[in-house]
Amino acid sequence: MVDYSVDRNLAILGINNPPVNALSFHVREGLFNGIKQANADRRVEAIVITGKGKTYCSGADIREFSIPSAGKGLVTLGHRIEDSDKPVISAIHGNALGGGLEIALFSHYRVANKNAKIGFPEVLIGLLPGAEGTIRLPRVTGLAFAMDAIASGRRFDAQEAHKHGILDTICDGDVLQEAKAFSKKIIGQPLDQRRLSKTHVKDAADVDIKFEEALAQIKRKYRGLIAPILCLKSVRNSAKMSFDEAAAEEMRLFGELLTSSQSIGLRYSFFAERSAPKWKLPCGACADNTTPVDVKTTGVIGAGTMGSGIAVCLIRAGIPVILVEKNQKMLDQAIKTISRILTGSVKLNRMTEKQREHSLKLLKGASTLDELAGVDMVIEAVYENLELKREIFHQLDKICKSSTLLCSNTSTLDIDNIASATQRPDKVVGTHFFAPAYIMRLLENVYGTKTSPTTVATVMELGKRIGKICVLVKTCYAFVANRTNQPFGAEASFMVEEGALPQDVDTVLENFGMPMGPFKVSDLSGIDVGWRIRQEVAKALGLKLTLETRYRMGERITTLADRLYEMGRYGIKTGKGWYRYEPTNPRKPIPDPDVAKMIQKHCMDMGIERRNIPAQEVIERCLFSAINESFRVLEQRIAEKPEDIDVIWQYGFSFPRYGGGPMFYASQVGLKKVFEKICIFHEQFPYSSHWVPSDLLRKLASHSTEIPMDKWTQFISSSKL
Ligand SMILES: CC/C=C/CC(=O)SCCNC(=O)CCNC(=O)[C@H](O)C(C)(C)COP(=O)(O)OP(=O)(O)OC[C@H]1O[C@@H](n2cnc3c(N)ncnc32)[C@H](O)[C@@H]1OP(=O)(O)O
Repeated sequence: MVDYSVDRNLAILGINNPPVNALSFHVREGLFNGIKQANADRRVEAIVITGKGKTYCSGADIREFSIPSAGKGLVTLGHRIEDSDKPVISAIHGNALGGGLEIALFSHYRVANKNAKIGFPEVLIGLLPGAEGTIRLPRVTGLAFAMDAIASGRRFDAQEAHKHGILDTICDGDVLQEAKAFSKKIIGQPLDQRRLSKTHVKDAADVDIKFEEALAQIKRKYRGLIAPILCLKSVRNSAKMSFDEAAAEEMRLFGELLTSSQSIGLRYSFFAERSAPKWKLPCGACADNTTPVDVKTTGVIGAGTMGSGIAVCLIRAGIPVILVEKNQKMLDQAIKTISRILTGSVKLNRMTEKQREHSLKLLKGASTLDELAGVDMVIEAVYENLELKREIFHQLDKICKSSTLLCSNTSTLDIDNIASATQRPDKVVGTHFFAPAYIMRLLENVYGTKTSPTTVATVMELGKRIGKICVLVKTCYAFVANRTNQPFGAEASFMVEEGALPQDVDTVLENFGMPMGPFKVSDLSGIDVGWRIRQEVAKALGLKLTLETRYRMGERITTLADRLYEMGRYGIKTGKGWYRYEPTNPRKPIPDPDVAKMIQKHCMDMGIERRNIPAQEVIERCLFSAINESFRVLEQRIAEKPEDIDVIWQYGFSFPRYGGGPMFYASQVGLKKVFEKICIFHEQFPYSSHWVPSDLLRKLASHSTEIPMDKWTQFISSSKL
């Protein structure tokens, strides 16, 4: 794990733990022994720590945080490095992150390649740099930089690191050669002033002012997160306490964070996000054994909000788009909107003016499908109507070259049904973007019974190219995202009918960690949108909708949203929805007594007795109903693994990352407790089929010990329990 070699008067310790050279137990052991060996080796005058392969070192092995600690700790290793009688130079290329940067700060000198990335990302997994990083960095850079870098977790480049004194020198080429040349200048120099534990924080005098400023900022930016606050406190300690006292306190704070539910959730999320692109189909095809087709040109059908947003994603990634819209006025408007979105990106420094111009050149408007004959992939984004989509796919099948992939941005409709309108069902797939498509990171790719592995590989790869987090799911009504979110929203509305007000439900869920409650989201996305979908569904089922009903086809429903629609309250766009909005601050929701009156009248008319709904009930009914549906989705293999569902909730519905997602939340509450509560709700609300307990959940909950998440799917076909 650490290669030891001697080159003339230098000992080279090469960390060799692919893919990211994480500081596992064996790496720590190897470095410790290497320093010892080099100090005992009479030929050696200086020691270089370097990384084999693509990177120096990306920090502690995160998986080891969840198992009992073994062997030498990072601090013990670090002290061995700092105490070395022979100078230690860290030669950095690729990444020096977290514990990797700490190793570099224990070293006496640091040289780096100009493309290296440096940082303390621990806060992103709910931790602080616990091997004296918060005590050493301020001694090098001063307090302001250290507070910002450690509490934000941002990665910065070698130039910035050099400017703040972290690096002694930067080179263009091979960093090991640079370290060798550098060693000639420093061999024989006294080491004490290079040992950071012997130095002081230079700008310690105004530490409290800097701390308060930084604290106010992070409380605004990272609402509800503990780690950024403890990061700041530990940096403050570096200026107020002796080195040893501050280091001891850092270790205590690190221990507190390590066992915190937020860090456990964030560490889970780190790996869940990385597992999502590793897709697998029932036929055995998977990401590792399937080659995607190269997509060079695309077409997008429909220049509404979704179509325009999808076009932005594609051209921003350098992929040409023909945007087809038969309504010329809408097409002109969409092209203006796309241009405005890209100008916004330039203003936010997310792209240069030159990149904006280049992207816009990749966009071409067209009024007929015929223009799509030669493209490699088409994404249809017309409104949600099965017959319309089938007709478009039927035409595309005749117009497009035989290799063109045909994708639908449907959020609910059966991919098999759409595919059956073509002669190429193997090349038909769902690509469900989330609004606004150019901002939301989730792409829910949906395969049908006949979708080929190559088609799947191609949409997963395309998603990655355009910067999305892709999750693959199997077709069914509403797929995973909308299907598991539906009971969450329904329960929120039922509770308003039973006694809560929209703002009560929103506040509870926001305190839980959702950035916006469901009623604020509904005002943002438009109450008319939901109304139109309900009308479409009713039309398709031949139903006559009325406001004076509580049940439809044996299912409990609520018509509160339809009443708002009838009042012309469509949400933010009309200045009124579940909340009201002042023209001076049109985004700020204000609770509206008129809505409360409407709800009370509705309840009186329907004979519903209102009651107080406790916060715990709001959380349980919203989340447990979503969890129950998620287990069904898993049981039916619509989602391949629980992590996929959680990633969908994080990136599609902004579920707090530290909460993991509904499946992780269930695992933390305990499946027995979740199941029991679901059974109680099922008894209490027999007309809501989302409370019928999932068989998979029943099996898992009846096991004598809690089954870990990675074993859940093994119980799907098991009849043992
Ligand atoms: C008391 C001591 C305290 C120490 C604190 C720490 O050091 S905490 C750890 C700090 N470091 C990090 O948080 C870095 C996390 N990793 C990353 O940000 C990225 O992985 C990367 C290093 C920037 C590389 O990104 P890239 O996109 O190139 O690759 P992946 O992210 O896909 O990762 C490749 C595989 O490596 C696994 N992995 C990455 N980092 C770690 C890690 N620190 N520990 C364990 N495993 C890690 C990652 O899961 C991928 O593996 P898969 O099998 O594909 O999932």
